[in-house]
Amino acid sequence: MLSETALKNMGIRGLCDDSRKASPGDLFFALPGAQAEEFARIALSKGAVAVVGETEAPQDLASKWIRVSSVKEERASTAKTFFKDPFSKLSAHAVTGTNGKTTSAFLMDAMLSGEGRKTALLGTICKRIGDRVVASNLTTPGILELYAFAAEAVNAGCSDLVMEVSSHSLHQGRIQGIHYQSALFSNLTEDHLDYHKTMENYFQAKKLLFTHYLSEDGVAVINIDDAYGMRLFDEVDVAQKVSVSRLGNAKAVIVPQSVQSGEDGMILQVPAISEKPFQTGLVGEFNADNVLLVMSWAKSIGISENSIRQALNTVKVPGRFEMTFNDGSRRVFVDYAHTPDALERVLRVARTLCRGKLSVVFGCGGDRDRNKRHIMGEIAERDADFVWVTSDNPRTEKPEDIIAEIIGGMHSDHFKVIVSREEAIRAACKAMQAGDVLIVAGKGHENYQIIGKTKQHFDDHEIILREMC
Ligand SMILES: CC(=O)N[C@H]1[C@@H](OP(=O)(O)OP(=O)(O)OC[C@H]2O[C@@H](n3ccc(=O)[nH]c3=O)[C@H](O)[C@@H]2O)O[C@H](CO)[C@@H](O)[C@@H]1O[C@H](C)C(=O)N[C@@H](C)C(=O)N[C@H](CCC(=O)O)C(=O)O
Ligand SMILES: Nc1ncnc2c1ncn2[C@@H]1O[C@H](COP(=O)(O)OP(=O)(O)OP(=O)(O)O)[C@@H](O)[C@H]1O
Ligand SMILES: N[C@H](CCC[C@H](N)C(=O)O)C(=O)O
Ligand SMILES: [Mg+2]
Repeated sequence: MLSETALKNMGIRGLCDDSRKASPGDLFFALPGAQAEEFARIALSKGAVAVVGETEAPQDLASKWIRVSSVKEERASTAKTFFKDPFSKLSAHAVTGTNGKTTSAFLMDAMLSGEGRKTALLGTICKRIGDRVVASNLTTPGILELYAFAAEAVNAGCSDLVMEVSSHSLHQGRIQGIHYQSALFSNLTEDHLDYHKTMENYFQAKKLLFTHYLSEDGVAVINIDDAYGMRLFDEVDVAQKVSVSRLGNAKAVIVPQSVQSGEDGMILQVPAISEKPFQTGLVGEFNADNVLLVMSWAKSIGISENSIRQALNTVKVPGRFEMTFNDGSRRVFVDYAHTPDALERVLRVARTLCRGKLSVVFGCGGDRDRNKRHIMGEIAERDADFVWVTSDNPRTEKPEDIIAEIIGGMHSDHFKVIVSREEAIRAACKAMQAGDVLIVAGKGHENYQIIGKTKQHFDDHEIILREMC
């Protein structure tokens, strides 16, 4: 393990694990792989001072090569030393699950802020410290970026960090060595099987948050309405476990007495938290799950009822069931549903708000789980009156091939394929009549579209407003 003094003596000014980002003064971590040495040489040519690798040092690099048994472990312990152990100075709170992480993280952050605590928030939409916000590239960044962010949060005077933890990050060790004060589990449904291959592997990745990264004296808050949540609850061994069930499972400690959901939000009676009802502008059954999970967490870590109420009343999550257009009769929502379960649940809520025809525009991301495509096609066709099948972020796949897989799950004729997302949204808007609801799903807050390897500006909201106003 490299000590602070060793790093200082070597003249290390930064840590890096990607040769494309190497800078003078860096210590480069050459993760095992066929190209490790090649990347190390590139980093050195850009001014990196030394390399940490798992293989024997190439002869000409012997003086600059530090051989370790695990580069990932060394990277985690060096990050802790270099960034002055920021996680020991913060209360870190993590949320995982297939759907609902961003929404829950926004709520958690708002509740902590309501307590007058300065917070940092990190997830799919953004990285935020106090009022300073930058857009995110990944839901959970690489470990070096994560440590740098936590150090910045400490320097800015933050007491708490709320973050989304993805299954990829758990599997790849992006949070190695970090201990959380609390961890929340929302649900586990089909996604990312391109990466994890089986639901069991996907579950085991999520479980790591609770078995490896949650402090022994931490609290686990788990939605046991979800079958994997129930299993997790039984398998996890920590000081405090809180089980939550909107559906009234008798095993749960937090169960609402009633949830009344309407067009403008919902009212929840949760006697285990307060005698007085809670109100929020968040809409729909799936958001009731998120709200209950986060309220239960807040109660378990001692957040005041007042801050819970205030956060529920004010929180807004960009691109999550966001009403982009409403003329009192036709309504268009932008939503981030990009999994079968999310699409099903969003359409179910939309149906309750719809007095005319319910339509949906959606596609599926390229270079990602292919198996979910036909399932989403089947759900969209079953639960909406009309489906506009289009492109999401095709990435390096042919959009037509992705669409063919989606419509492989569809059997009626109440859908239309329009490959261009802009054209599809415009056509769907044009077709709207009084009382209709349109859901534009899959891209939510994203203000870009990735075609090939190019990211270009694209915003569902802008297109809807241009067409409808
Ligand atoms: C599939 C996946 O997760 N890949 C991630 C993974 O890439 P990898 O291990 O394949 O890396 P690689 O590109 O083969 O490179 C191996 C090593 O060599 C280094 N390298 C690579 C190329 C080079 O020129 N020089 C160089 O030094 C890389 O930095 C890396 O350390 O490790 C990289 C470094 O951390 C990540 O950037 C990369 O995320 C890619 C970009 C990605 O798109 N990931 C998505 C799928 C992802 O993680 N998504 C989850 C979403 C979850 C959710 O919200 O549900 C997320 O957390 O965002
Ligand atoms: N608890 C939930 N259960 C099922 N679907 C949900 C839930 N909460 C939100 N959704 C749906 O999933 C979409 C994404 O929600 P959110 O961004 O909160 O999830 P996420 O887990 O952060 O997603 P990602 O993995 O892409 O970061 C929403 O737009 C909505 O369609
Ligand atoms: N966090 C999700 C984002 C998907 C968003 C969707 N628009 C797509 O590009 O597939 C993922 O990495 O699968
Ligand atoms: Mg997210």
